[in-house]
Amino acid sequence: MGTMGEVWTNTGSALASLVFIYTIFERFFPYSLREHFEPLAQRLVGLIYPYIQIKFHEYSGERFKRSDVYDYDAIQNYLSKDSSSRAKKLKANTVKGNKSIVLSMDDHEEITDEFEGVKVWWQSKKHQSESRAFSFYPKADESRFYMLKFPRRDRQVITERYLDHVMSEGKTIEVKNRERKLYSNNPSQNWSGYKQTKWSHVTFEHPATFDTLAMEYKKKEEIKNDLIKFSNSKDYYKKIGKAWKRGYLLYGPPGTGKSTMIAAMANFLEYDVYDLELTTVKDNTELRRLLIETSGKSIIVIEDIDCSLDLTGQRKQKKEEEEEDEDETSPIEKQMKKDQGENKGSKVTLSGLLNFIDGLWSACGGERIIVFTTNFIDKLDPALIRKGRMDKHIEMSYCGFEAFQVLAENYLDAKEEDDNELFDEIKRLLEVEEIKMTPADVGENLLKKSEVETKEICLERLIEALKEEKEEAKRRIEDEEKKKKEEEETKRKKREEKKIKKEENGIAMKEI
Ligand SMILES: Nc1ncnc2c1ncn2[C@@H]1O[C@H](COP(=O)(O)OP(=O)(O)OP(=O)(O)O)[C@@H](O)[C@H]1O
Ligand SMILES: [Mg+2]
Repeated sequence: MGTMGEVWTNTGSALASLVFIYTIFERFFPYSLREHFEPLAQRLVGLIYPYIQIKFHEYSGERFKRSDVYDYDAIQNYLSKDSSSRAKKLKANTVKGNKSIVLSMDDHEEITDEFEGVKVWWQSKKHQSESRAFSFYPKADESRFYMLKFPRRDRQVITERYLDHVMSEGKTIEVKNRERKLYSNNPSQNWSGYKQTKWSHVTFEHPATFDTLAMEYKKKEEIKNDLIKFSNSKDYYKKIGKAWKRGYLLYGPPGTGKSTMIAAMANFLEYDVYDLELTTVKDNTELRRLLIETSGKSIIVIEDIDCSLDLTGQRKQKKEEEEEDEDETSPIEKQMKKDQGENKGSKVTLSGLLNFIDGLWSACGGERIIVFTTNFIDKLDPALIRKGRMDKHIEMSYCGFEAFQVLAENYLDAKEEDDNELFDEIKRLLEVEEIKMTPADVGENLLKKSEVETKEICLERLIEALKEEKEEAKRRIEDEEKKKKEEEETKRKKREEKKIKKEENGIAMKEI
């Protein structure tokens, strides 16, 4: 068998002959007879040249608009997968949004691929325009394209399945290579005009992973499995008629790793993160418009959902409290409360938020995860967190011994077998004494403060801090009880005063 170069040359001359024959045919054959001969001619062509060629241009009709029906970049990524081992000449290029350099085959290089037993040939080509006119656009006269050649008899396999396979594989590679982004929503006054964007973004580079996350091993594995199952279940979700979305509610005290967990999830799944600040969203319509602009393979996050909105029925309660102890609040506290109220210009309502989530569940394609975080799960409306909206509730809690072990290994390379006594003491304090310390505080104590600090010093510091925390907790409980008693006492006094006043007023009225 000749080389591929020879095959292309032969193909070229065969094509030239065909064009010649076809021109003669068009000129001299009566029109009425042509339609009878055309199928025959097609078959003849098929016999002489049993291949089909398809071109995939880098740019579609419009100048500098990338072709996106069959995405050139996706083909490039697909072919880069193993072209580096097969093509002789490679070129390095950065594809828009990719974090690493992509090696692809150089111009006029050719590689073969096989799909369902069909062999196909890909060539990277460059078309140079004849025009020598001056152009403002660098290399505007140069257009690149990929040429796919395959046997005519396998047309169906290629057009119906192979091309889809190339696109989806290419896009998967693109997602893996791309730089991930952290989006935050812009206030709506910035939505109009030049450069109108609803979301601004920076590169997402948070280093948290499930390995660095301090949590019980079993719980962590469960979450990881849940995420893996979700991201692989496109067909399953389709089969059961559910949109490919999942909601997580992370709840727990401050500093227990809720935000860190979101970063770990995003890094684990390689998703983008949309951090939605609800207080700057004016109303429900704006909320929906923001949603429409999010892309697939993303995590939409609403942090501190209980503080973002009055979704909790707290307001009424708060007002009552305010009225009761109006005199006791300091001017600063009053001002803070007032400011908070003013900043809460958002008119997003609970039902708006529910629609946002449900709309999200049904309207948009592509996998999405929505995560709410809160410090107070009890304050949230049950409708907001029911299964189906927030499918998985994850409690982020105070540091247990297993979580401590993760931190000790990450921060100090300290393991139980090496530092047995110190670990035992910490275990006793956490499990027997049940001292509550957040992973954030444990981490802070374990952090080496200078080069000379050994891991033993850090572990001992943590033991001291835990003991102090125990004392502190005791004091807090005592103070709280004292405060409670005092409050009850003042309330009782107030009630008595009111009662006396009423009685006095009653007597006065009677006298009148
Ligand atoms: N479970 C954890 N594993 C590892 N690091 C943690 C964990 N929890 C807290 N940290 C550390 O403490 C810091 C604060 O944690 P994070 O911001 O995730 O807490 P949070 O639960 O989101 O708090 P808040 O409710 O105040 O938003 C992080 O920078 C992280 O380094
Ligand atoms: Mg947080």
